[in-house]
Amino acid sequence: MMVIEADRLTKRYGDFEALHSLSFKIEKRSITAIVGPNGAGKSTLLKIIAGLINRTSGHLTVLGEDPWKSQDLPKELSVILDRPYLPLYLTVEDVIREVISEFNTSYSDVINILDILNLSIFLKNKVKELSTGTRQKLQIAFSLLKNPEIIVADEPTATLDVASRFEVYNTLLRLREKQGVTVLISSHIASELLTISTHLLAINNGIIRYNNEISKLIRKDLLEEFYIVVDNIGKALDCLKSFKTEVLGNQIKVRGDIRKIVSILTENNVKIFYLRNSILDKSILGEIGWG
Ligand SMILES: Nc1ncnc2c1ncn2[C@@H]1O[C@H](COP(=O)(O)OP(=O)(O)OP(=O)(O)O)[C@@H](O)[C@H]1O
Repeated sequence: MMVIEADRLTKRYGDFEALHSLSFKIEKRSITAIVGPNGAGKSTLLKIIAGLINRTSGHLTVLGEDPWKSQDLPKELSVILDRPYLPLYLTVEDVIREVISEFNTSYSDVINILDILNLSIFLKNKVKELSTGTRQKLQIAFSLLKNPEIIVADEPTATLDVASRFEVYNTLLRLREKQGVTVLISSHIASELLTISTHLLAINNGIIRYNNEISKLIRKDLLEEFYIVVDNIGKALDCLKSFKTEVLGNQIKVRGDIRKIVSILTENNVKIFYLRNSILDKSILGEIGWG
């Protein structure tokens, strides 16, 4: 079943055409990575899907409705933007009280989601005392409370460290598995996003360069080879004994399920400064005309 259908979707800002006649479909329960360099049109596309701005021409339906005109769609769709918008001088607990009345949810539901994202420890803190990453996770937690059918996330992990980024990815995966949520998530870093995505929609200069299942584009073994930089190489190698590892300068090359690898290192208090699969980024993005 398709939840989003776009046909010759075009967006112009004045004389500048940011999206050129895009046609695509998004399947229910898919996680679509929307990747492309800065200025490719990712935010424009996601804002149109979320009903925040209107298209110039073409057709678009989201859950069968026109997102620009629909009154009901905002209930089914959660939007996560790259920067959190939260009241700075309230405590997290106060924000939760507001959220409960807004979303008609219960305190325990909120706490459940905060627990998943390791946010419960901040209940008594004012928002202004939290790091940007923590604020962003809080915004994500709140946006999940209305049990959305679709999550539209525009670079939601841009301000987060590696461990927090993976907490967000794992939460999105869980929501998809348990509640059948459909996710569209953009990033200009492709490799880690591809490890949780079912589909890739790559755009450059407002044109779709690739739109298909990840499995049709990338060999599975390529998704299992990552380079990481950590604060303590010895401890990291110790924790990752059951994985194939190789030390290359200040990087560790590791093979395996990257989500497991990140969670083992995080549990053992190894800080990950950098994580990338540059081969994947280069070869895939080269193929789609970027990089
Ligand atoms: N409100 C606007 N008015 C005029 N031009 C705009 C506006 N918003 C975006 N653009 C232009 O449209 C193009 C696509 O921008 P968009 O923000 O959608 O790209 P993006 O892929 O999300 O990039 P980034 O990763 O930098 O956010 C860019 O050339 C941008 O300058």
